[in-house]
Amino acid sequence: MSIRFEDVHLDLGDRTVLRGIDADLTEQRIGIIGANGSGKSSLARTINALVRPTRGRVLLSGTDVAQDPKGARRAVGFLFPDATSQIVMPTVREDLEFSVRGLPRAEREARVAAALADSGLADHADHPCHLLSSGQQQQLALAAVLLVDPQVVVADEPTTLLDLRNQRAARERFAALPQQLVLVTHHLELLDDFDRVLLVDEGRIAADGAPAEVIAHYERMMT
Ligand SMILES: Nc1ncnc2c1ncn2[C@@H]1O[C@H](COP(=O)(O)OP(=O)(O)OP(=O)(O)O)[C@@H](O)[C@H]1O
Repeated sequence: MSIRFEDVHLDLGDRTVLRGIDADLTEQRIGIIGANGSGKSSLARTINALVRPTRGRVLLSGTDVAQDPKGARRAVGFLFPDATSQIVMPTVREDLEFSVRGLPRAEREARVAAALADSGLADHADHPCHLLSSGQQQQLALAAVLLVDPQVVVADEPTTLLDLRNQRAARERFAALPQQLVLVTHHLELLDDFDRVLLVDEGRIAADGAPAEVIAHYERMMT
């Protein structure tokens, strides 16, 4: 799908966070990088109307997310840096069931069973979510997001809390996603084989292109 930013500005309180973002993202694998506080998360959050631009528009395949925020939330699965912030039910199974609560029982159960198997959490189905490791919690959050069949997954620093082994596992899971993926990250090695990387600096796009070239620009900027 096309994720199009048209002159997106964002003021939060007395801070100007985004200062005129223009981009049309159609690639399958898109990275967003930049310094702390540069506006990456805020930009990512405009994609599913979690944050509304003060000026400008965000269009998903031509539809303004402000006109159809519910549609945007269906189309865009969002992963937060801390998976616990999006786990809402006491056990793994219940949390997955919550994602598909509107569906008929048989379909709900079939989907949850498939999600448990795909995410490797079948052995933990009836365990309390808070006892899962950070890596497992992240798997659960991703599984819950995927249960609603989003067209795009936007992941905001999903590997920040993970150890090296879980970072690698997460990288493989993200690589295997059939969905379009927008990944905000400080783990630049995750972006090696991405199609496109945006560098955000003080609310503007400072570089936009192939990973190697944009990462080199970022490294020069940070020295
Ligand atoms: N609700 C808010 N009210 C006021 N300012 C905010 C709010 N949310 C974010 N900000 C500010 O907006 C700026 C951009 O924040 P954002 O989280 O988008 O940056 P980021 O590039 O994702 O940073 P990081 O790499 O540290 O996660 C920061 O200066 C932050 O303090």
